[in-house]
Amino acid sequence: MTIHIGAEPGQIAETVLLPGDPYRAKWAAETFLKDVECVNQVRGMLGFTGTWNGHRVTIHGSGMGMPSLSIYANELITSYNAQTLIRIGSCGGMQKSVNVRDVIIAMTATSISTPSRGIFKEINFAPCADYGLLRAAADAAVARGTPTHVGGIYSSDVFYDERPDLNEQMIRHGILGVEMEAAELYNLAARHGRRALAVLTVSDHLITHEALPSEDREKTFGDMVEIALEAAFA
Ligand SMILES: Nc1nc2c(nc(Br)n2[C@@H]2O[C@H](CO)[C@@H](O)[C@H]2O)c(=O)[nH]1
Repeated sequence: MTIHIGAEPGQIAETVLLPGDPYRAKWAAETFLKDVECVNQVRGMLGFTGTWNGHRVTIHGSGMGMPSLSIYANELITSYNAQTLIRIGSCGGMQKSVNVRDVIIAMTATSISTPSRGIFKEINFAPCADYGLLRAAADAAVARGTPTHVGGIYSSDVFYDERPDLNEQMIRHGILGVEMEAAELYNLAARHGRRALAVLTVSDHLITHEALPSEDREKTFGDMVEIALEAAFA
C-alpha cells in the first residue's frame, strides 16, 4: 500500500496500462481482461488487475497532467515493481496529415516543463519511448489497418493554452499531437530502467478543429488497448 494506491503487494502486475481516465481503466479491464480484480479506489483513481491471453496486466488511471501521472508512475515503479508502463490515451492532432481517429505511437515527448525539471536543471533531456514497445505497437497498429503515425508528440501543462506561439513551433517542427502526460512517463522510465510507451488516439484537432463524437471514442480507445496489449507481450 502507498500514499495514493491501496493495492497490496503482488496485486499490481509488472505490465501496467495507464489511461488518464479511471473510468476508462474500468471499461478496458472489464472489456479485455479476465479474472478482473479492483486493486485501487483511493481518491477514485481506479486500478484493476486481470489476465490477457494468460498474461497478468494492471490497468490503472493516471489522472490528467504530468504531476498526477508522476505520482502514480512513481509508486507503481518503486512500490509495485512495474516494469512495462504504457500510456493509452487521446490527444489533439497537430498536423494536416494526422486525422481524427488515427493512432499516434509517441517516439518522443517534447515539453517546456515536466515534474523532473528540478532534477534535469540545464540538461535538455530527450524523453523517448522504449524501441521494442514502439516497434511492436506500430506493427500491431498497421496489422489492424489503423492509420498510424510514429513520431514526436508535445506534452503540455495546459489544456486551455494562452500561448499560440508554442503550438506554432511544435507544428513547424513536425510534432504530431498534443497531450499532457507522456514526457514525464518517459523521464521516469529512463530514470528507473523500465519500458514505457504512449499509444494515443486523435480525438480532437488543433488545425481542423474537428472533434471525435463521444460514441466513436470508445471504439478507437478499444483499438488502442489491444495495440498496447499486443505490444507489451510481443
Ligand atoms: N493539452 C491538450 N490535451 C489534450 C488535447 N486533447 C486531448 Br484528448 N488532450 C488530453 O486529454 C486530457 C484533457 O482533456 C489531457 O489528459 C490530455 O492528455 C488537447 O488538444 N490539448
